[in-house]
Amino acid sequence: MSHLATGEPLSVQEVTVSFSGSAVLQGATVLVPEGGFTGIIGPNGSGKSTLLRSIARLLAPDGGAIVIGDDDIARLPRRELARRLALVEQNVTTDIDLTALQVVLLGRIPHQSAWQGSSEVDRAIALHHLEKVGMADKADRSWHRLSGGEQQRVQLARAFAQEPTVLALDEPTNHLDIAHALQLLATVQHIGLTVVAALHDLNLAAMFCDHLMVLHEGRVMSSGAPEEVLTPELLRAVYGVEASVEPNPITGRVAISFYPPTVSH
Ligand SMILES: Nc1ncnc2c1ncn2[C@@H]1O[C@H](COP(=O)(O)OP(=O)(O)OP(=O)(O)O)[C@@H](O)[C@H]1O
Repeated sequence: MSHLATGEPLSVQEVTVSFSGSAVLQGATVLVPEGGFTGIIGPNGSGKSTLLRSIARLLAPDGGAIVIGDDDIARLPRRELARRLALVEQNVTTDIDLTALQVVLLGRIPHQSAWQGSSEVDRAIALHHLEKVGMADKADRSWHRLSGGEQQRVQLARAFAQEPTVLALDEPTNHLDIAHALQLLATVQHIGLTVVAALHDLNLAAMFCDHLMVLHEGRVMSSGAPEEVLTPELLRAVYGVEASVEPNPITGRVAISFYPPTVSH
């Protein structure tokens, strides 16, 4: 059976991205150490998906560099990049009618030669990862007939099957119930890969990430350990919300309680 590869450090250096002349990311810098789990947080439209898409080279930044290990990804052959980095995007759609297992097998393509197709080993690896996300019993179910949360878990299995060193996840828990969300984040926390994930749930980010990066209007507002970053002042400045932040006595991680906004009638 396959082993997941170990992580490689990921370095995002002064990355700038513009669309139609307006800057969406301005000099974003972050270092995710080998095996680290960094959460990217920030309001809607702050640039989280743009950063992840740049890391996966789906977008070419106007400036800056993204380095995996010692290699600038701009210079890596696409196939090699796909063996080192897997991205799980939000709301993946496909027109082709594939089963859950066939979707996971897509993750094996960077490891296959053009004429080879999927081998028995690829199938075993794909089934192993479907099992890991609790979806083995739906291996033969059509992708289109899976629920949003089931599709999200199959996409994660596809990314695991790719056996990357860096895993980039865009809102990996947005369709998941709380049990599956906790399970997914605990799995990626302990997997040994370098993980960078955009997360909206700040309490989940605080519980699982060892490092957070806060984006606000395309700039990095703050970065560091969750207890350094998630202060009432930052939450007010970035999200415009009132909250108190206390360490949870059981997890030792910071936990945020939000207060309802004042609504004028
Ligand atoms: N292809 C594009 N063309 C033009 N503008 C874009 C494009 N992609 C993103 N944007 C804009 O860039 C900004 C950042 O978008 P991005 O999707 O990175 O934000 P986000 O932080 O992931 O948001 P959300 O939390 O809502 O998912 C937004 O204002 C968005 O409208």
